Amino acid sequence: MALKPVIGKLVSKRVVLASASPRRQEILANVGLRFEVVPSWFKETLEKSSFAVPYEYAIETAKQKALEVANRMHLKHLRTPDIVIGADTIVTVGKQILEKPVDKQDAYKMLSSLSGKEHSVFTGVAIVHCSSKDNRLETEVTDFYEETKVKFAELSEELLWEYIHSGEPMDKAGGYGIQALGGMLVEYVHGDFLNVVGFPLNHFCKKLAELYYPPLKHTIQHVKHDSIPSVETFENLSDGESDSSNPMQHKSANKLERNGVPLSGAIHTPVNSGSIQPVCTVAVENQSGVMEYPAKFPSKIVELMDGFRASKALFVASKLKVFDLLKDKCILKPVDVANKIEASVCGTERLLDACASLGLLEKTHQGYSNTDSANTYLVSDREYSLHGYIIHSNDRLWHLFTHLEVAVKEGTMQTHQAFGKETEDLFQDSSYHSVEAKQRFMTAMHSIAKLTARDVATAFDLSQFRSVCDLGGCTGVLAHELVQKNPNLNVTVFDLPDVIANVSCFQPSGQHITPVAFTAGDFFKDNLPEADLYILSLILHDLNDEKIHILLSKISAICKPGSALLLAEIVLDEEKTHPPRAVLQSLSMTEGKQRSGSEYKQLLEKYGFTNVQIKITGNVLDAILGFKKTSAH
Ligand SMILES: Cc1cn([C@@H]2O[C@H](COP(=O)(O)OP(=O)(O)OP(=O)(O)O)[C@@H](O)[C@H]2O)c(=O)[nH]c1=O
Repeated sequence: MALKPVIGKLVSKRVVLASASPRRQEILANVGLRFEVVPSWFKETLEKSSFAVPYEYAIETAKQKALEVANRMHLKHLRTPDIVIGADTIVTVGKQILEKPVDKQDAYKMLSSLSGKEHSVFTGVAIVHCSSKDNRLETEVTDFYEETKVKFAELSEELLWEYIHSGEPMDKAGGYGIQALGGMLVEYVHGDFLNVVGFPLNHFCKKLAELYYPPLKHTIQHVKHDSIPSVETFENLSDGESDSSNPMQHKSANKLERNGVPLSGAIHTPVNSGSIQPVCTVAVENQSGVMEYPAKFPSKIVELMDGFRASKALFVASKLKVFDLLKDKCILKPVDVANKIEASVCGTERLLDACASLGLLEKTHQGYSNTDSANTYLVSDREYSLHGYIIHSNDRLWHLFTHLEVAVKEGTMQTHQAFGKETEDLFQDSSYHSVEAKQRFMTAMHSIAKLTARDVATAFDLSQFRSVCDLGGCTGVLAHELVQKNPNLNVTVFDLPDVIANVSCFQPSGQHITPVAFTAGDFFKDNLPEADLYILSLILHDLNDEKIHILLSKISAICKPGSALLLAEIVLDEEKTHPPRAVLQSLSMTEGKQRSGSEYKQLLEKYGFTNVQIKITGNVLDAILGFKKTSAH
């Protein structure tokens, strides 16, 4: 395959995208890059006038975003990534640099200044290679920028305001999104479209090619490009090459001299044939014995076809506590693992190999060991362990999803078919459920909350509030995170008596932990504790309209003007096809539904909340904040 090698070079690395931009995440995920998202906390406040040209500002901001994440991961979480990617998109018109509008008026100013004119969109990108020496972080930065010219049609006042009221401009440089409604404002685009969307993919791949496949002079095919230095195209690279894990140790290798050895199966692209070959194709032999490339290789479909196998391998390895056995640099042979988990040696070996192929384990001649990511997220007693949620996925969601066909036909949740008598809600009918089942469910929610709480707690400045009530706040992970970030907050978790009875074993220990209050009750039936900020995290998407009406009316009635409601949910894009995690969750067919940003906004407004702000965190959960109308409204 021709495209895969550049991205493939990063497969075995811990790659971090230091960006909250869902567009950047999508562009990179779409080409098969595997990465973690750690949004940067670097504030975009560099003095613009100190840069001779605008793209230097974008590059420097991208660099600072990436370096902040690299440093934070290294220092705070003791996890040094291999590569951190940062990006910054700006729009320039005349001498002005436009970033994201701060409010509608600002969006109006920006869009009016672009009306009827050509402007430039610059994205600066920084690729930071990290290593840890004597516990110190060492970084090597490669950066570049890409420019695309865009011309807007003349925009009438009416069109402008209609566009601004759609909400689309707010999180986008220059106040528009070319990939959505904003595309309708555009007369022409000269250059890389994805650069406007937020990430210059083509230039990025060329940069990777430059870093990982330094060419010998005589094999270089120069490609002319306005703003990119001449390098060989990345189309000419073959997968059949040895890996170079560090481009910096790789200055003289001539990868282009090697023949394009066909990969296993029928995937094959010849190299150095002088012309650009179709990329990523299935080769088929025609009647005269000549290889042809009739269609693009359906990598995405193949990945989806096999996805269930990968999920189940992860579930079973977690259930058998394989990652617990291999924690803390422990290296074991299959036979030792098999003995400890009381399984067959041949089965264990296949499972270990599967985990190694999925990047969860490392395999050497000495045996198998956890990757860093498995150590952090898959060992069951680690702070950020996802073990609980994985077991929930195996024991509960898996069974529900085996009934998906019926679920789709009937449009109902298949709890009864999957679990017999059990009801939908583990906590509604205690006669069917053991304490263990409830604890397992709480462990699952706890582990997902550990992953998301920080980004939800810091999505907005909450310093104006004094008291918070997290309704259905379960083990109190978000509550603790809120108190840690805002030490003056009084935080109460309000949840069902069965939940509150079991929260003690989930509480953090240590001298500096500020306490959180737990109150037992049913938010549908009982009075709610008083607070000036209410939180509903992962609640609304599971409730039908009637229940939402009861709950939101109740919260709205108790909220004084200026009080607020914070929702933590996955916010769908307006087409409701992204992010896939939310769309796939919908298939559980609970009586509730996933919503887009504008739907959450409407919902909150319907119950008297105004000035609704939405923060796409880049983590699993997004945050939506609305303020109770003052009486003047
Ligand atoms: C012109 C244009 C921009 N964008 C988005 O504008 C944000 C720029 O802001 P940034 O500061 O570079 O990034 P961010 O979103 O704040 O994320 P981060 O990297 O965390 O700073 C990015 O999102 C881009 O996609 C679009 O989605 N479409 C467009 O047509």
